[in-house]
Amino acid sequence: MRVRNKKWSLEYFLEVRKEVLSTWPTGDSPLLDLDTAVETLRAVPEHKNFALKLLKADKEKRTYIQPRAGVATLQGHIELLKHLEQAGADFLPSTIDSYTRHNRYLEAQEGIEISEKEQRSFLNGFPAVNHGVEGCMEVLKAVNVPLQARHGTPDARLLSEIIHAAGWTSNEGGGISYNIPYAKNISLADSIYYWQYCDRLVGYYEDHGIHINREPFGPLTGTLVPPSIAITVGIIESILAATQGVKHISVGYGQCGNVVQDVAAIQMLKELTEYYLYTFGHKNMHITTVFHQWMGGFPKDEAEALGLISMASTVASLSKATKMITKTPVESIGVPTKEMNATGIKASKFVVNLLKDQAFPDSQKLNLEKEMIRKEVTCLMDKVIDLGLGDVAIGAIKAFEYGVIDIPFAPSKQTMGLVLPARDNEGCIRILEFGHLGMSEEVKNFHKDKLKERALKEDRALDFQMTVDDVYAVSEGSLIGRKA
Ligand SMILES: CCC[C@H]1O[C@@H](n2cnc3c(N)ncnc32)[C@H](O)[C@@H]1O
Repeated sequence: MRVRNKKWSLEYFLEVRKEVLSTWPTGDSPLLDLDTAVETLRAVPEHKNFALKLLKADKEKRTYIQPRAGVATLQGHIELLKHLEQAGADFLPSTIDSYTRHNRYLEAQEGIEISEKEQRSFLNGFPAVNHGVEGCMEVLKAVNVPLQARHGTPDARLLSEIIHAAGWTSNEGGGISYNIPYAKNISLADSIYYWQYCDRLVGYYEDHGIHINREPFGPLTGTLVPPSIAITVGIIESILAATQGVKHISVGYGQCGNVVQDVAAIQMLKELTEYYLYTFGHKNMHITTVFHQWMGGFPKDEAEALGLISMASTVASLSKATKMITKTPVESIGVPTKEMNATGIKASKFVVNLLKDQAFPDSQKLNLEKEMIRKEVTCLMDKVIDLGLGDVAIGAIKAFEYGVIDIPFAPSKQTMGLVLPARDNEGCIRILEFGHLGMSEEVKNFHKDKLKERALKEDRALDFQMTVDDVYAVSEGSLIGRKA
């Protein structure tokens, strides 16, 4: 598949759409007629439009709260979301199940049936394609806040059609961020192509005056991902989305743990995304940020997990992230009950409310981390632009092929997996092994020096054991996996 970072013509989009809607019976609904879908979306009240509520949050300089949540049956899912709204969620998800994420709608259907029969969820999320536009409309009608589809779907074309036609005004994902961390061996050319379709659909709605939010999945593998790599992927996906007509983008970031580095990352995420969008000719874009509470291993103990959730809420709020994705006290166990999910929301909201009038102060350390992120992102983006001769779709595909961009701990064969992160003496994520990562010698030396400081202090070798120790550290109650 040859992809380019070029806006799809409406004719081409409508041609492909016929095939997309034919892939499952629920794609045949009259509610998917585009004029009808535009009217459905136009009828969504402002307080239930994701993009507009994010603008409000941005203006108030407050961090709004959103959980993850999804179960198999329509009634169960509605009951769940109403409970979480009651608990204080400012935005609601529907976390989509794994079968749907891999377009295995037959198994999803079986999952719904057994869940109905046994009265408990046999799926790890909400199978929106099987429930169809009508079912997704019922979910939106049952709640009073905006709804977003959260998933991990390389080919989300039919899923995106159905949730938007139902009035859901946000969709998470992207051609890189919903491929590399989620699939074994799907080509980036394919997944970028699929997500160009999803973004072109949003572009169609924007052309008809409907504002829809798109959110690249910031955390990626959620395991010690160096901030500059995560930010670069978010920028690439934002450019690809904007080319297709997307105007409202929330770029995401997974908490790494050192407070200064995390605040620096959130601030640079917005600044650099806006900068690169502007240089690629996309003016009047609405860019907001999303802070994901710790995405790595969680402590088993519920009180300790709540401590981690509260610490993450502190950092998110002080960083002035527009939105924060919450975790629950049973993160280490699995899909939470509605009660446990509500606990995570309440603890998070309580902290954010206490801190809403404060911001993290400027400092030399903060500025150093911001400048390092700027330098690193500039290195990577320069390589992507060069490799693609200005086309970031082509450039991204080549960058991954050559390992110039590389995401640690990914299941996908489409990334080299040579990059190894480890924490420095203050817990900042640094790069131990660069592989073919497109960084300058200056950047490489900075990371090496920082890691040497820690190795010296712990009298240990600069090796893979550092990485392993850091992967487990947080779940065992410390940020840095210090040598015993
Ligand atoms: C980014 C995906 C990983 C995170 O997504 C949570 N997650 C997955 N599926 C559900 C679900 N059905 N309900 C509530 N949370 C869910 C996991 O716990 C983890 O934190």
